Amino acid sequence: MAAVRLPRFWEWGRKIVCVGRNYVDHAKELNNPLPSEPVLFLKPPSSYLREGHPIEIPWYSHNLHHEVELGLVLGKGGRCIPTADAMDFIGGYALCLDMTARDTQDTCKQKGLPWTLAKAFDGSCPIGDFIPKQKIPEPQNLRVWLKVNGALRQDGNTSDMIFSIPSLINYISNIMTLEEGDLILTGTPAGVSAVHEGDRLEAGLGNISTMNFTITRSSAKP
Ligand SMILES: O=C(O)/C=C/C(=O)CC(=O)C(=O)O
Ligand SMILES: [Mg+2]
Repeated sequence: MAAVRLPRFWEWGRKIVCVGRNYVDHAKELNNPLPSEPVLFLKPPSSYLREGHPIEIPWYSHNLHHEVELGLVLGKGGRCIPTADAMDFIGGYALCLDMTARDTQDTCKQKGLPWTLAKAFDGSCPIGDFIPKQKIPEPQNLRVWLKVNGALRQDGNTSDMIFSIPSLINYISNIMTLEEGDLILTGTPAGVSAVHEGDRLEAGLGNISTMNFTITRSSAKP
């Protein structure tokens, strides 16, 4: 059953759990201290965006950043998953963007508010095709890259994560139950930068999966 359903997991309405500051070079470029525990936040299912639809700059932001990330798709659910068993809970992978309204995030941080406006707006999680687990035998040694208008901006490797994939699944599942079809974004490497109307984004996981998106400005405004 899971093998048939997982390729369209973004239609299930499952949660998206995001890990932040999980690469030393990215934490440093934003002048953040290195975390002693994973930094977590959530995106709603309305964040999913598939190729063919533009990424919208929210009406309240003038500094929308790209963050390319490896996504883990849960093949089965669990609570308090032991680190040693964690890889068995992965059904596959996906190339993801964690689009971030950086100016809004800075304001939220100054005011001590949650990052919801900065991270959880409609279309803030552009996503590529589902990648079956067998296609990525070494998920902890994978190139993650992103180009804007043909220029390489992010070029990292999942081997540089501070918290490994199994340790993230263990940590998260000791806070909230993970369900089949949930997505975990594992953090972004260095090179995040602003995007503008008309920009073309191309991202990839090695040469296993690539995706393209254009940038537009949202027409929504209260
Ligand atoms: O703490 C900040 O200023 C920013 C953190 C992030 O946006 C974290 C991520 O989403 C990430 O590292 O991928
Ligand atoms: Mg991120």
